[in-house]
Amino acid sequence: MLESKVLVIKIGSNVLTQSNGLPDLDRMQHLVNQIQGLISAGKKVVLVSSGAVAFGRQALPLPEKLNPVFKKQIWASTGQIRLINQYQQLFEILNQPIAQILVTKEDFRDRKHYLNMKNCIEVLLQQGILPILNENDTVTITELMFTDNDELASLTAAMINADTLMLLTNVDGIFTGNPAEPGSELVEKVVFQMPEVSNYISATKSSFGRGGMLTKYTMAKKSADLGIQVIIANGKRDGVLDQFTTKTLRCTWFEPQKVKNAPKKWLAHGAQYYKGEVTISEGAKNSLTSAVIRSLLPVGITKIAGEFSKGDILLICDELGKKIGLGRAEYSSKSALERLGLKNQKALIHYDYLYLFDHE
Ligand SMILES: Nc1ncnc2c1ncn2[C@@H]1O[C@H](COP(=O)(O)OP(=O)(O)O)[C@@H](O)[C@H]1O
Ligand SMILES: N[C@@H](CCC(=O)OP(=O)(O)O)C(=O)O
Repeated sequence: MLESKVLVIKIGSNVLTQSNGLPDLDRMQHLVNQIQGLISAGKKVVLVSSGAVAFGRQALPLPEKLNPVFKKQIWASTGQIRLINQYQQLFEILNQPIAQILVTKEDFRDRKHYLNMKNCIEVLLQQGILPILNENDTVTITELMFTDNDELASLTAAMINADTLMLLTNVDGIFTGNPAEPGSELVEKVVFQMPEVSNYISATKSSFGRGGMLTKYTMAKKSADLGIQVIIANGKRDGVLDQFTTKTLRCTWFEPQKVKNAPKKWLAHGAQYYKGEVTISEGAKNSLTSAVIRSLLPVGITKIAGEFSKGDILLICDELGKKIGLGRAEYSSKSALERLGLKNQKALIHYDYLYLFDHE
């Protein structure tokens, strides 16, 4: 494990709930004390906490036959108040101010929202305030949803340039089989190019979780590829964060790769967030993928689809439809269409804002 200065800690619903579904306030207090310990030691911490639906469900029984989407909206909107109030009470005793930030996937797609959110979190951290994030569950239904808060935590870690992402769940990490079965062993370290790990993971989820271990793995892998060390650990374990500090924690650790620059980190997560699609010629493709760093010029673009504005994410494809990478638009789709195929025009995507997928 590496030293950490800026951490995103994600706490799963099941960590904050007992097996009977009631909020586990002792566990919450224990984690709050340890988070405070990290902050006192000079670390910057952003907390991503699930639990709104679990806290709401317990406090407010609803008719069995009520539409599940409505149920989720009611439990999330009522439970979030309970969840954040509980954090407020626990942190207040320690003199630690907190802030609540509720976000949607849309906020990561739109460059302006993204920067507003990033600036807000940074200024909160500068002022010694702990940001507590959760998904704004009342407005995010079906395709607007994050897969789960592991995705939100991973996006947040990339956004704020965190060096560490810690995903706290109800098992010690990724096991070689069902963690409940004897014979399953903990995978202590995941290094680059270790595809077999995903094969161990079954679709089982904890009773109150949403995404399961597979999203945790996918998000952890993505973050590690961006240069962030990732730890999947057991939030139910006493002293979990203290053991992280003393490097004695039993967990799955993802080795970070070489650090990428901030705009590229934003783009690397953009696969689902692009607003337009550009098709490029074979020549442009060879130029972009060569060892020399190049921007994407209109002369190499053969087709533009979708409506986008300056700052939006674009998907780049070759003429066979193969996805090559992502980039940030320097101007709108209207201007881009006017310059399509023309020489001596300003680049549509500057190389600082170009992220190419790894192709074998
Ligand atoms: N190979 C595996 N190793 C560890 N956990 C696994 C594995 N396969 C499935 N799981 C399940 O994933 C669960 C954690 O995911 P999830 O329920 O989404 O947690 P959270 O609510 O913390 O996000 C574990 O409780 C475990 O049952
Ligand atoms: N936003 C939801 C959490 C959804 C979610 O991702 O849960 P989990 O898989 O337990 O991290 C809530 O607060 O209930």
